[in-house]
Amino acid sequence: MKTKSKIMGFSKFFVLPFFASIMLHNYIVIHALENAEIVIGFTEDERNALLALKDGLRSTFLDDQWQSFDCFDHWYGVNCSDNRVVGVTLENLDIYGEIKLDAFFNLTSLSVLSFKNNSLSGELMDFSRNIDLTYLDLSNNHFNGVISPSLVDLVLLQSLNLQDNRLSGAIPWFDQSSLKELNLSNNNLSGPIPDTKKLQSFNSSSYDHNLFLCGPPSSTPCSFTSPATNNSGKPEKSGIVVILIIVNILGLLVLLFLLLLFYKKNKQLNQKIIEKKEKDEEKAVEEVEVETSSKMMDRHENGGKEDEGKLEFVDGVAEFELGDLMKASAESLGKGNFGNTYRARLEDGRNVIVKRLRDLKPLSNDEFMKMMKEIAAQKHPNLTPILAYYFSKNEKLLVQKFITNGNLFNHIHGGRGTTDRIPFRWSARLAVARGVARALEYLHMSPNSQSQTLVPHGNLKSSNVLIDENNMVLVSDYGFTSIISNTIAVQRMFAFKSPEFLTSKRVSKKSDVWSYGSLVMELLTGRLSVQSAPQDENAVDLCNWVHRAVREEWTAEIFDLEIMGQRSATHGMLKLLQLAVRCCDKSPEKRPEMSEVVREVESIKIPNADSESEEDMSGDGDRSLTDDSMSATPSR
Ligand SMILES: Nc1ncnc2c1ncn2[C@@H]1O[C@H](COP(=O)(O)OP(=O)(O)OP(=O)(O)O)[C@@H](O)[C@H]1O
Repeated sequence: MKTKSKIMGFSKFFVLPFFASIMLHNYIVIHALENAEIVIGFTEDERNALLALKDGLRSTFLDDQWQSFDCFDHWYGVNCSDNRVVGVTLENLDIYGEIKLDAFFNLTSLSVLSFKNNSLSGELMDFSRNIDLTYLDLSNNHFNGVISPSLVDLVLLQSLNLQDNRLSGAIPWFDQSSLKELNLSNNNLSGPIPDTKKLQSFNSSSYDHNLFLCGPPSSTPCSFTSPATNNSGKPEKSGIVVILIIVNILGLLVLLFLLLLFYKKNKQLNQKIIEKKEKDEEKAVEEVEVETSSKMMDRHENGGKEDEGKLEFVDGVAEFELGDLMKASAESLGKGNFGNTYRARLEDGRNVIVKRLRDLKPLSNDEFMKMMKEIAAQKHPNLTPILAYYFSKNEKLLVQKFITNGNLFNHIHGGRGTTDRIPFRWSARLAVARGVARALEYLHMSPNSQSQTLVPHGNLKSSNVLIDENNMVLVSDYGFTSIISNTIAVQRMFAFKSPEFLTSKRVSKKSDVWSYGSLVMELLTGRLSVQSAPQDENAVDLCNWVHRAVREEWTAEIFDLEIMGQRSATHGMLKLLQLAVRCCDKSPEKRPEMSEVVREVESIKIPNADSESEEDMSGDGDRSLTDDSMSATPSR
């Protein structure tokens, strides 16, 4: 009896709403297409629009499928009715690329549009001409920018799913009564949730995991009273009405006051524009100004309630409060595999990195704190310092030192083929190979590593190697194998792509050695690696590639042209290549230990800066390497 009532309770709260939401979802899609008595063909404008859409998407699948003149003859995912396109459903296809803002202008009968679970990027499209749209699902892609204000005017829209993207800015004033399903969670949206009947009618899960979103129905209260800039302009309209009334009542005196206020705001706006320009130049992704919830700060400062955590500082000295972080202006640096990463600028001008951790193992507060303490206790000049961490029911944060000079991925690949490219010389690459080797050696040898919970690093890749203002090389995201859920680790961490994991389902320190070999190959070849750019179609499994390259004697094609011209470095490059080949060995036992790697990489002489700048950096490359010189056998 007891068990039965438990099950009843469970189904009441979880199973029934789950099925109800699936049924609602299906109902909306079926209803949207119910009049679609399918016939062959579509207008020429629509066909051209679909072909233009296909051109922007990098998908060989669509290239094959979308060719003929008839809508139903191989146009995968396209539904037509009465010679008009009424539905485009391209889900789970791993499609990349951007969709133009006006891509759907000519599809004016479109009712259902879904691109869910792909890798599309760029800004959301303009749907102002798609007045029949009832179902829109762009979830789980990489869309950025604001939510298109054109969606507010779609009075037939019933279902809107934009979750799991990188959308920023305020939520537009949706209030159409047709809307039955809404999910905006897991984005970078900010500001108060607009006070419309419709938006307030959804529960907080529609808005979850938007760090800077506040106000009901979310659980984060807003402290600021002035409405955030929005896309529909509604607050501005009511603001104008209010201002007009005040002007009428108070006359010239108030007008002068408003002018003064306007002058001040304008000045602030100009300041913001200048700041934004500077940020764009630094290739910042976006910036969101936020203010804190004073209530949250108060609660935190007063010791907090039960479910509110405490910011734990690694060195025991609280350098700032959680409230300071919440108050800071935050710039999103990207959506990593384990959560979003922000650069937060504290009021005193200091920058710190805040990682919102997701997909963790089901750890209790104590377990998380213990794990993080162990991870953070690993200190080495080549490891990015962890400053603090935080655990609450709904939020797990990792605060790291901000490393100013970017990541290795950008140093190797950034600005290629443009005048902005800053050459990444051999000496700098060798310094990276040394720094990373030392960091891994430390992680593998430190007393903490004996517990076996913290090793391997598991996710060594070029975006996790940072370079500071003194050109010091710092490895970050160490220890994640101990806190990230196993299923997610297997899917997303690079060590789990190693040959041994594929055969024996186990990773070890030697899997890090294999990752190191691949990273060194990225340094030497300048090629995109699946390690760091897994979804890029030009990315290569460099460990496999190097074995083929050496076997098939592609002697002249291995090294990055940018360093080929540095003739005095040829010997060092070959030594490093031989080391990388050994690290990439399919059999873990044949790979060297990291301490051996450190010894070998340190024996390679770093050229001095003067001789390096004298050498030919023109990029012609020295193609005089002989086949013998490329032998993978170590030359010691
Ligand atoms: N401490 C830091 N200082 C400066 N930049 C950082 C720091 N930590 C991360 N970054 C940068 O922020 C961006 C996002 O990092 P994040 O770790 O979330 O994702 P990732 O490295 O791309 O992937 P993954 O989640 O698999 O590690 C990357 O460009 C990374 O180089």
